[in-house]
Amino acid sequence: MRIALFGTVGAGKSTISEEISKILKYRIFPEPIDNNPYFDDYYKDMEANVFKMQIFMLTARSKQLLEAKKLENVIFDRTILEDPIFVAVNHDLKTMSDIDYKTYNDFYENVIIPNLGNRSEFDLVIYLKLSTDKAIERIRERGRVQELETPREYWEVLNNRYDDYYEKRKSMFNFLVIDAEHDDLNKKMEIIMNKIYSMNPSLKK
Ligand SMILES: Nc1ncnc2c1ncn2[C@@H]1O[C@H](COP(=O)(O)OP(=O)(O)OP(=O)(O)O)[C@@H](O)[C@H]1O
Repeated sequence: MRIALFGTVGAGKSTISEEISKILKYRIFPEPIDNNPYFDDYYKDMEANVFKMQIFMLTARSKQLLEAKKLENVIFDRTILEDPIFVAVNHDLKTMSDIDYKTYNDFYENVIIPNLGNRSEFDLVIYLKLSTDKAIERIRERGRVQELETPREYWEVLNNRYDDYYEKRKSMFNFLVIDAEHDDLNKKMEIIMNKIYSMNPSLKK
C-alpha cells in the first residue's frame, strides 16, 4: 500500500509516519530537509530563495518517487502534490513575482507531472488537519530555529491553502481526514489503522 501524509507544517506528519511504519514495517520517504542546502536561506529571505528552494524540493521528491517505484509498500512524509501549495503562499504574500509563479506552474504542470506518470498515485492520503494556532504551538515546541522567526501570516495562509487544496481535490484522492488538533496519538492511530485494515484486512495480524 502507498500511504501519504498530507498537512501543514507542525501537523505531526513525521510522528504519524513513524508510528505507521513501526506497525506495518513500511519504509518512510522523509521530507528532503536534512541535506537541503537552501533550507536556512529560504527562511531567512524567502523572496531571494524561494525559486531555488522549490527546484531543490521538486527534484528531491521526484528522485524519491523514482526510488519508491520499485517498492509496493511505502509511506511518504508529505508529497509532491504539496509543493505548489508553498509556492502559492509565496505568491500570495508577494515573495514570489507573477512571472516566477507562472513559470513554476508551467514547469510543474508540463514537466514534473507528466514525468511522474502513476508514481504520484497514492492508495491513501492522510490529511492531518488542525488550526493555525495549534500548528504554531507545535512549531514552537519543536523549536527548529529556522521556522521560529517566520511571521504568523505565513502559517495562516499556508493552512488556508491546505484547506483549499483539500476542498478542491477531495474527490481525486482517497483522503482520510484526521482531526490533528488534539495530542492523543493513540486515538489518531486507531482511526488511521482501522482505515488501513479496512482497505487491506490481511495487514491485521
Ligand atoms: N515546497 C516547499 N517550500 C518551502 N518549504 C517547504 C516545502 N516543503 C517543505 N517545506 C518546509 O520544510 C520543512 C518540513 O519539515 P518537516 O519534515 O519537519 O515537516 P513538517 O511540515 O514540519 O511536518 P510535521 O507535520 O511532521 O510537523 C518545513 O519547514 C516546511 O515549511
